[in-house]
Amino acid sequence: MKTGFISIIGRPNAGKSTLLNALLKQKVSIISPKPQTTRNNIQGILTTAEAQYVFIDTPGVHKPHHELGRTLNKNAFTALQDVDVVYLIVDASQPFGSGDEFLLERIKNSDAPCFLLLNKIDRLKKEEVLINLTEWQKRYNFQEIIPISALQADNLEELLKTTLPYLEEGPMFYPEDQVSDHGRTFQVQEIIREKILYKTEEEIPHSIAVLCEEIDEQETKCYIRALVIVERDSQKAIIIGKQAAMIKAIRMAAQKDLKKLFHKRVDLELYVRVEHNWRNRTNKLQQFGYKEDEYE
Ligand SMILES: Nc1nc2c(ncn2[C@@H]2O[C@H](COP(=O)(O)OP(=O)(O)OP(=O)(O)O)[C@@H](O)[C@H]2O)c(=O)[nH]1
Repeated sequence: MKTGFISIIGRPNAGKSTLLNALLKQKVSIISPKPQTTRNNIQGILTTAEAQYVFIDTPGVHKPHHELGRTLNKNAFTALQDVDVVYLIVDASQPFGSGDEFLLERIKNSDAPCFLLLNKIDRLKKEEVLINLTEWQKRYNFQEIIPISALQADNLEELLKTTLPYLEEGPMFYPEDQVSDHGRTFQVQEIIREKILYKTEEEIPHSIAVLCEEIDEQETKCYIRALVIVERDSQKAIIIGKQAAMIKAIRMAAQKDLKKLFHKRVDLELYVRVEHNWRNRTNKLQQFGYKEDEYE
């Protein structure tokens, strides 16, 4: 049996979480078209007949404007240490930018072999992929360069096959049926946050946190109470909406997904609370689950 840790790192929206879910063939990380959707390092575990791959989905590396952003970047960079392989995933339909340059500098300081994954090739013509590949080749001596479409699960078998020799012989880190290192409470919070990301615009998606306060699971149904935290009164008004229409829509959408998670009816109660400037307050960041990660 071979085992190993593989970090998935990249700029916001590159497709890291889409790739993780596609590799695992199930939803472990939430996805949205909004940048900075992922806020925690999430381990997704794939156990095959030959190997256990432990993938680490990381927050998109960006220029931070808050303490939250700085913590997210730090966690992404922590995932560059002590891993067997780093996947640098880029949106191949976007031109190379200063954000890529910044990431490459950090990768150069990592000891792990780095694969470049040119993602979203479903949006490009073959010639465009080739041009992109040649451009990237000049910038760094990647161990492997693999064009993929995470969305269409294109070339992912090839990716797994190429990764296998980089893993080490050894015992599995997780039981073979485990797919994530995060538990139910985290999943509940993320599902609710995902629905808010889809339904709100501009600053709101970045300003919210979700805290699950109670999960009462009974035989035929499940009661969940969760708190949506915002930074300003005006944001609270938007989340609640006219005649509470917005919060109802969020609740209904979340309940649908939660039902799939718990395999039973879910009654979700949502409250909204203002915590001024929470993204810059260390104690609040810790309370809402955004602390700096450490790996053994
Ligand atoms: N066309 C296309 N879209 C993709 C592909 N992979 C991801 N996307 C889309 O890109 C957007 C961002 O995807 P995510 O997986 O959330 O990206 P991420 O890198 O995890 O983003 P952050 O959490 O912000 O760092 C979503 O709308 C995805 O559907 C792909 O291969 N092709």
